[in-house]
Amino acid sequence: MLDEVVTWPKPGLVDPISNAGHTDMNVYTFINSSVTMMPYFKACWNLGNQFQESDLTELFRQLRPIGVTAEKTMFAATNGVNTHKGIVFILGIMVTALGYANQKKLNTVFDLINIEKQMTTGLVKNDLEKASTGLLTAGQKQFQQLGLTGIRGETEAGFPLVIEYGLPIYESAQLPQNERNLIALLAIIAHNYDSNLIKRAHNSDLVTQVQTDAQQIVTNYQETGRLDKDRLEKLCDKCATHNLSLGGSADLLILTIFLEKLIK
Ligand SMILES: CC(C)(COP(=O)(O)OP(=O)(O)OC[C@H]1O[C@@H](n2cnc3c(N)ncnc32)[C@H](O[C@H]2O[C@H](COP(=O)(O)OP(=O)(O)OP(=O)(O)O)[C@@H](O)[C@H]2O)[C@@H]1O)[C@@H](O)C(=O)NCCC(=O)NCCS
Ligand SMILES: Nc1ncnc2[nH]cnc12
Repeated sequence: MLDEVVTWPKPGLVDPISNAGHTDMNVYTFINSSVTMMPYFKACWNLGNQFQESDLTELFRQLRPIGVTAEKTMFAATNGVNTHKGIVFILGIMVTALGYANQKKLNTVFDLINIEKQMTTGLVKNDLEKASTGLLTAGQKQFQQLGLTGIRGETEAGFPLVIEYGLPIYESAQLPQNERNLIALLAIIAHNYDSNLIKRAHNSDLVTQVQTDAQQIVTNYQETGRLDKDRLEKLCDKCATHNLSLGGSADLLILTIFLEKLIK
């Protein structure tokens, strides 16, 4: 989480130099939020490591109240600002899966994703199809209006954006660490229907533009081995001009970094 927030310059995301149009958070908000999470991750790992039943959806059911408490702790650390709601969810699941994998002596990314998929089977159906009216979140509204499944769909499908785009380019990139993080982030942005982006863009043209701009930088990197900083600055400017946020993609970069640290 700290690796992600210090990466610079990120489009639509807080870094140490710029708040990228976010008026309620800066790099310190993210540091405060990140450092509250260790007890939560320990609890997740213990839950997975001690779980004895065979139905892994039950493991996810037991995790959820622990995640709700961690979300409250995050909001208390940031004076009510949403820094890491997505990653509390994603890493909570993955660290629980890691505890379970440890117990079963399983140790590949494939195993971990397999466990995580079993834990979250039915998530879209249970969480999104059942959400009715009333006060809906951005993810719930986008499911009802556009059929997008957001963070829940990505999780239930085994994080294809990370496995197919983020992690391969991150693992192979021969770049300094900061640029390596950036190229993985851009590879994710190029394909992600990030509910934060969609919420703030208000029109699908802008969403497509951001994805296309990110893909052009990735393609250029694949052809030249270099990260085109001018194009990246232009994408950062575009996101700032339109007040766009790419919080979901940031979370998937965090998962990419997490998985790579496990492989190493
Ligand atoms: C399943 C939950 C995550 C709840 O989801 P919910 O329905 O409450 O919210 P969503 O709108 O669906 O989005 C949740 C966050 O997920 C991240 N995200 C979005 N799209 C994707 C995607 N395609 N892939 C992966 N991740 C995605 C994103 O989180 C990040 O962005 C946040 C910062 O964004 P920002 O724009 O600055 O701030 P906002 O708060 O949106 O406000 P404005 O400034 O625009 O006004 C930050 O959180 C990042 O982490 C989405 O925000 C889960 O929370 C849940 O199930 N909750 C219930 C309780 C529970 O069970 N908890 C945990 C159990 S382990
Ligand atoms: N650096 C960042 N800026 C804004 N939202 C985020 N969510 C996760 N990381 C973020």
